[in-house]
Amino acid sequence: MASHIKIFDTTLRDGEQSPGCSMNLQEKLQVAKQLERLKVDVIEAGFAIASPGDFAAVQAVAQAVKNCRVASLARALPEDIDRAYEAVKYAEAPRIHTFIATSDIHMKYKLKASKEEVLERAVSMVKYAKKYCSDIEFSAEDASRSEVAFLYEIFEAVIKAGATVINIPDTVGYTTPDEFYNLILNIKNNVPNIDLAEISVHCHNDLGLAVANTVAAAKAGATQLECTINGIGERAGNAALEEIVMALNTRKDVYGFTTGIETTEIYPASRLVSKLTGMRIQHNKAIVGDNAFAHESGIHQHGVLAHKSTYEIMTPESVGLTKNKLILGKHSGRHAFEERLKSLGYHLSKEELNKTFQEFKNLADKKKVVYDKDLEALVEEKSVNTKEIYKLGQFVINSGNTITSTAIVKLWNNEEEVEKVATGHGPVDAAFKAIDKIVGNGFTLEDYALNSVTEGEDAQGEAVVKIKLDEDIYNGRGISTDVVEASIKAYINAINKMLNELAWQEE
Ligand SMILES: CC(=O)SCCNC(=O)CCNC(=O)[C@H](O)C(C)(C)COP(=O)(O)OP(=O)(O)OC[C@H]1O[C@@H](n2cnc3c(N)ncnc32)[C@H](O)[C@@H]1OP(=O)(O)O
Ligand SMILES: CC(C)C(=O)C(=O)O
Ligand SMILES: [Mg+2]
Repeated sequence: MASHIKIFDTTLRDGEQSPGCSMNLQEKLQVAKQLERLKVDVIEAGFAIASPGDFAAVQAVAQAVKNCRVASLARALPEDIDRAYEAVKYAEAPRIHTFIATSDIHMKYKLKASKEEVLERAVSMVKYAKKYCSDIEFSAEDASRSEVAFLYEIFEAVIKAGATVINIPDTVGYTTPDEFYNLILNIKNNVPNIDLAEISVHCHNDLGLAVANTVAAAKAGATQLECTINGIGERAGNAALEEIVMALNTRKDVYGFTTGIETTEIYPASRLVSKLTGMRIQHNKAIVGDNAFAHESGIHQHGVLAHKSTYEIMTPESVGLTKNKLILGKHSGRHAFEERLKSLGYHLSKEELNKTFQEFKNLADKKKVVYDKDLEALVEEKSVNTKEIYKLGQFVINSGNTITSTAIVKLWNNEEEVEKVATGHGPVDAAFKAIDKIVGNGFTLEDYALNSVTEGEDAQGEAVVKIKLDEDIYNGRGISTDVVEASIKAYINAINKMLNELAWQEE
C-alpha cells in the first residue's frame, strides 16, 4: 500500500523571506485560503515575533483556516515562543515550530554557543513550548552541515522533551540526493525514540537540487516535506511544492507515495503567488511555467496530435490548466464570467464579483476577446482589499524622442482632486514624479517591470512596481491596454498599500 506524505507549505514564511516578496495581511489571507483549497497539511503562516504585521498575519491565518494545521516559526527563545503561541492559538490545529542551528559554523560564529548550550536551549525551549501546545516541531538549522552524532543526540533529546516533528533542513542548499538520503536513513536508524516523531525535511535550492534532495529524503523515510509555491524563498529559493507533488504523483511507480494535495489547484496557487509577490515565473519552469505544456516543434506536435502521451507525462488539466470552452467578450454575462473565474481558482464574494464584472465589461469594450490571463490580472488587481486612498483621475502626457516628457496627473484623495505637473526621463518617469508631488515622498522606487498579459495588438500591459519605505517593500500592480496607464495604476496601487499599512500600524 502506498504510504502517505504530508505537505508543509512555508510560502508565507520562508517564501516571504525572498527579497521583495513581502505580502500584506489581505494578500497572505488570500494565499492561505488557496493553500487550504490545495489541501496542504500544514501552513507555516509566518514568524510571529518578526514584526507586528507578521504577528497579525499569522493570527489572521490561524483564525481563517479551518482544514490545515497552522504553524508559526520561533527561535529557541521564550519570547519568540510566547509570541508564536499567542498568534496560532486560534487555529483548529496549532503548531509551534522552534529551531536552533546545530552546525559548528553556525554555533561558533552566529550563536557563539557551545554544543552543550545549544542542546540545553533546544530541550528547554521544546519543553517550554509544550506547555502551550501539543504539536511542536523542532528544526536543527543547517542540519546538512552538522556533525551527525550531534544530530542524533539533539533529536533524541527534543523528542524526549515532547517534539512531535523533527525537521532536517538543508538550510544553505549544500547537500546532494545520495548524501541526504543517507543522512535521513541514518537518523531513522540511530535515534532510538524516532518512532515517536514525524521526520520532516526542508531543502533550499542553491545548487538547484532542492526537489531532488526532498524526494530522496522521502524515499529514505521522511514523511513531511517542506516547500513553497513556485519555489520562492531565501536566496535561490526552497523546494517547489508543485514539482515535489507532481514528481510523487507522476512517478508513483518509483516512489509509492500519495499526498492529500488537490493537484488541480496547483496552477491557480502558482498564479496567485506570482501575482501577489510580483515574482514572475520563468517560462520553462516545470509544471507551472507558460511553456510547461507547450509543444513548438513539428515532430512533437505531430506526436501529440497522434497521442498526447507521446510527449506529455502528465496532463495540463491535472495541475489545473483548463482550456477555454466559452469565449468571453463584451456580450458575455455574469454566469459565464463567474464560472470561468472559479475554474481559474478565484472564489469571489458577491460584492467582489459585481465590482470585477464591471471592470471586465470595461475591458471587453476595449478588447475583442478577454483571455484567462486578462481575467487573472483583473481579479488580482481588484480583489485585494486595499483601500484606495488615492485614485487615478486623469493624466495627460507630452512626450517624444526630442523633448523632455511632461506629465499632468490628477488624483482623487477622498473627495478632493489634486493636480500636479512634472517633467521626467520619459512618460512614466514624468508621471511618477507628478504623483510624488501629490503624495509627498519618503519612499523610493525599487523596481519597475512591464509585461504583456496576452498577445495581439489589443493585448493588455501589466505593470509591476515595487516601492520601498525604510526596510519595507510594497508591490503594486496595474493593468491597461495603455502601458503608461498600467504603470500609473501600479504606482498608485503600491502607494495605497503602503499608506494602508501605515494607517493600520497607527491604529
Ligand atoms: C534559516 C531561516 O530561515 S531562520 C529564519 C530567518 N528569518 C528571519 O530572520 C526573518 C525575521 N527576522 C526578524 O525579524 C529579526 O531577525 C528578529 C525579530 C527575529 C530578531 O531581530 P533582532 O533581535 O534585531 O536580532 P538579529 O536579527 O539582528 O540577530 C539575530 C539574533 O537571534 C539569535 N538567534 C538566531 N537564531 C536563533 C535561534 N534559533 N534561537 C535563539 N537565538 C537565535 C542570533 O544569535 C542573534 O542574537 P544576538 O542579538 O544576541 O546576537
Ligand atoms: C527555520 C528553518 C526550518 C529554515 O528555514 C531553514 O533552515 O532553512
Ligand atoms: Mg529555510
